[in-house]
This record gives sequence, structure tokens and C-alpha cells, in this order.
Amino acid sequence: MKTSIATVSVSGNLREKLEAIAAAGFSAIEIFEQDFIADEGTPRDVGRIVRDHGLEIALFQPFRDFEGLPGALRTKAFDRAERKFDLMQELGTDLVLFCSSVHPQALGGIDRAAEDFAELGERAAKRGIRVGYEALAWGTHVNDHRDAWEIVRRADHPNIGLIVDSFHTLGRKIDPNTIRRIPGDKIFFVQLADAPMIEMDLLYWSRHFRNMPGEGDLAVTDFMRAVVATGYNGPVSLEIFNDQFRQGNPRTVARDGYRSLINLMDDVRRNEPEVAMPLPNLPPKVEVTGTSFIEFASRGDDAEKLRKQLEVLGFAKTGQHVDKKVALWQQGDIRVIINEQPHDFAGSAYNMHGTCVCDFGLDVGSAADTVTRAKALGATMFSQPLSEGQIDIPVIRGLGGSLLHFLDQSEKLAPVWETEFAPVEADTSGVGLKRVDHVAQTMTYDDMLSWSLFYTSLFDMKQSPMFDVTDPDGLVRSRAMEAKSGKFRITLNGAETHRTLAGAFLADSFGAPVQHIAMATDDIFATARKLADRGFASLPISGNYYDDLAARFDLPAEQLAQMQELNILYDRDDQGEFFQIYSQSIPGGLFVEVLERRAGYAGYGAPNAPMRIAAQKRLARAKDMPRN
Ligand SMILES: O=C(O)c1ccc(O)c(O)c1
Ligand SMILES: [Mg+2]
Repeated sequence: MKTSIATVSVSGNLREKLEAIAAAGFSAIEIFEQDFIADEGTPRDVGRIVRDHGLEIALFQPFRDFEGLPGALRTKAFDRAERKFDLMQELGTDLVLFCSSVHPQALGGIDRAAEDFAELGERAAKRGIRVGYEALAWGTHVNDHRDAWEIVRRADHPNIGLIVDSFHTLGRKIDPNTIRRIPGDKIFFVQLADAPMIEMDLLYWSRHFRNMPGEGDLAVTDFMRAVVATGYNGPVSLEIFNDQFRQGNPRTVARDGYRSLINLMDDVRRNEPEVAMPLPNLPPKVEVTGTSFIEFASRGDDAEKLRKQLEVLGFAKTGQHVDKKVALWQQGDIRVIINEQPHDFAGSAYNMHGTCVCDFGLDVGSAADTVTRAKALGATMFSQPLSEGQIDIPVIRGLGGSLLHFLDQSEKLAPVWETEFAPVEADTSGVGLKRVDHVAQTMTYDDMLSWSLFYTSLFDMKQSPMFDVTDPDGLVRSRAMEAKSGKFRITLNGAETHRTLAGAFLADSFGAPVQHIAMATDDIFATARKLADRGFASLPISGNYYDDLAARFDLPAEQLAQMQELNILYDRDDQGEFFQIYSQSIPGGLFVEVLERRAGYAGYGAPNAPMRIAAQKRLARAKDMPRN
């Protein structure tokens, strides 16, 4: 399968775009005329430069306002087309996109347009050029691929075909299965884009908000399934107009594009098993069945403080690495590692971010398959020399350069804890923390789509819609992601300004990936009491909050009083109830949440987030105040 991307999709000048597109693994481009015009090279130079990057020009675009014009305007449109055919021959491409007309003088009429294309087909054939016709969702007379197809059908010329674009079809809510009626050899090219579901003017939505397949809300997989069912086997190309991507890092955007395309085609292959497709056989999306460990990089006094915090939280040191300054702490099914090695990966993570979560371990069915899928999706691999007796755990790079390890029950990986850690006698009764519920990752807002895609393309996860969390000093975008098993959850938080708590964390830690860790108990009140006995400093919550709870919910007065005493926050959904307590900050500016989900509550206490953030900021300000 030829993978392609339109040059408009990434930022930079044409040469920077080509670098990024080639590096991401694409085999072809759609060259946007503007990108070409802005370049200093002659058409021949540009064609050569593209090919020197190992790329093919699969399409030249767009040619606007061609069909249905009267008299002199019509003649002029044909002249213009001839000029562009000259240019295409110099560039070295044989396919051009004509988009449906928005010209104020265009007359409309299916047969008129078909005649224009039949004549154009004759002219194109003389040059060995093919013309694809695309219905823009806002075209004056033609704005539906079914009408564009009717024009192509009536033009009845081998050099005239159809171009379908998922945005124009799905954005107009046209059933993509209508594409199944079109012969595959009359579809000359396929453009893909997703978009978030927002009610707005189609043209504006298309030009500013498209995103990569899987990043938005459109049924791009259904669209592509319909396309492959026709027998189409030409290039599959991303055409993404997006303001954020235009100012983003071209390499990241191109990499995400490639990832989204591989992921999409893999989905299509699995959903249309009867259709033969020249695609590599990837392992399926990975089911994460739990968080195996969370590893902190720390050192010296910071590490001492972290150990104290873990003790207060009811953790006990249960293992010491046989060869390294690495300790294992446990409670329930939770494993926390404190890594004080000065030189290897944790050492450099500490030097960069201070105390931080540098690694995560995830339980999966097959660690080897997980890495195979990750590689095919263009994930960044990682390796460092192993020490004597150390087990080589499959690993890739995750958010902020942190590491994601994969563990399974294979003979090689299952014995990792007993092999690498010498047991330490300890009282492991704890305070009732049972498992990691979720980890909250913080990033810049611009990186959120990228990391959502990272998780949803590799793992079998569903994601909630984005929502805004109100910080007193700005908005933080947030989105929860959950493994289908329900046993692995993360929240992604995108900060737009350094003044928000999430933004300040990101700035102060130079991009540390984890801002908070939430651990679950089966009895929040018992756990909260035990924590208080151990000297746990919970985040103080305002009395106003509890007055408001009393007004919103019918909670027993006694329970409400206990919640207020213990700083327990509350929420409810149509399934069940939710209780949460936050810690004050721990080394590295992180914090811990202790929670209880009752009867299948599925959320994260989102309504409490603004109060929690305000409380954290109030506390930080109080701590900064001179004490005289
Ligand atoms: O926004 C546009 O004008 C435009 C141009 C060419 C395309 O292929 C397209 O989908 C949109
Ligand atoms: Mg298009």
C-alpha cells in the first residue's frame, strides 16, 4: 500500500516538509501548488528533490473552478488547465485534483460538467495525465461524492476519475457506504482526514480543524472500508488542514500521520477480512491488564523524602535490587520503584526533571507483540546496557521521553521480580491501597492529540471526549483513556499556559510526564483514617465545598461530616458513587490521589477538579509566605 500525505499537512518550507515526510516513512506526497510556488526551485528541481527523498508525487493539487463555466470563462479555464499540465509534466506527476467549483458564474448542470470533463480528458490523455474530480463539501453545485461520481460516469473517459475525501463525505453526514457502488478503477485517489465533531461552517471546519484519522470523531474507518471494498488499491493519502499542525513540529506531525494511517489500515483490514490488501500483518491492539510498576528517578534528600511519603501512604520496602541502587516498595498490587542510579536512564531523567516518574511497567498478554506493533506504528525504541543477570524487558519511549516497559507471563519475563530483587522483610499490612487506578500525565495542549493517538493506536483503549478543567488561572484540557478491560486508565492533561497548576508543573519539571498517581482502596473511610494516623497530610478542602455537596446530593449528615473531616471529595454518576482524597505535594511537585469507586462509577471526579486545583494553589501560596 502506498502511503501518502499532502504537503499542506505539515509545517515548514517545502524542503523541511519533505524531510519530515520522508523520515516518517511515507512513500508519496500530494504536492500543494502553493508549497511548490513558494519554493525557489524550478519545477524540474522540485520534482528531483522530492524523488531524492525517496518520495513520489502521487498528486498535484488543487485545480479550482473548472467545470460549468460559460463562454470566455470556459475557454480560459481550459487554458489554465493546459498550463498546469505543462507544470505537472516538469514536476513528474500524472495525476491532478480538480475540486468542485465555487465560481460565482458556474452554471451547474450535471451534463454540462460531464462534457467539460470529457473534453478535458481528451486533452489530458494527449499528455498521459489523469484528472480526479473531488466534491468539496461547500461546492456551489457539486458538494456530494455521489454527484461528482455521476459527472465522472457521464464524462466516460479513461483519463477522468473520482477523488474521494473522507472529510467532505463524512463532514456532510453522507453515508460512506454509498462509495461501495463506485467501481474501484474509477476512484483515482483517496484522501483521508478526521475532525472533531463541532457544529460550524463546513469550509471553516475543514480548513482549520481537520486532524489525523483516529484523532477526531468521524467514521474514517467505515469510509476507508467502503473504499477498499470497491477494489481500489491506489495510494492512501492524508490531507490535513489544521492550525495547530501548521505551527507544530513537522517531524512529530508527519510521524503521527504515518502512525494514524498504519493504525487505520490495520483496522480496515481486520474489519474487511474478505478484501485482499497489501498490508503487513500487525499484532492486534494490545489489551493492557494492569500497571505492573511505577518507577521514580530520585536521589539524596529527595529520595529520602519520597521514602517517607511512601511509608506514610502505607507502602513497605519489600525488595532491594541485586545490583543497583534501586528499591522495590509494595502495597496491595501496587509496585513502586525508587531508582537512585546516578548514570543510567533514571540518572539522566533525575538530572533533567528532578524527582519524577521516569518509567512505567504495563502488564500485557505478549510483551514481544506489543513492541512489534509499537515499532510498526513508528514508536521510538530504547535500549541501555544490561547489568549482570538483569532481564531484558521490552521497552519503548513514552511521553516526555519516559519509558514504557511491557511485562507478560512468559518464561523470560514472569520471574523478573524474584530474579532482580532480593526480598526485604517488611510489614505489608498497609492502609488498604489495592491497585493503581490511573496515572495523570501532563503535556502541552499541542501535544495532546499526539499522545492520545499514541495510546489508542497501540493499546485497545477507549477515550472520553476532551473537556475543560477550570484552573483559577486558565483552562486545562483533559481527556481520560481507559483500557477495554477497565484495568488500565490514564488521564491526559494539556496545559496552555504556565500559570495553571498543570502548566507550572510542566515548566518547573522541564516536561516530567506524570503529575499525579491515583490509587484505589475498597474502603475510603478506613483508608483515610489509617492515613491520618500515619501523619498523611491531605489537601484541605473548603467548607463551601461541603455545603454545596449537601445541597446537590442527599448524603447522610454523619457521612458528610466525616468526609469534611477527612477532606474527602465526592461525585456520582448513573452507575455509582466516587470518593477521592488528594495528598499535598510530594517531591518533584507530584501528588497522590486515593480513591474509591463504588458500583461501577466510571469517571474521575471531574466536577471536583476546579476546587481541588484552587485548594492546591492556595496551599502552595501559604507555604511560600514568609513566616514572620
Ligand atoms: O479547502 C480546500 O479548498 C480544499 C482543496 C483541496 C482539497 O482536496 C480539499 O479537500 C479542500
Ligand atoms: Mg480533499
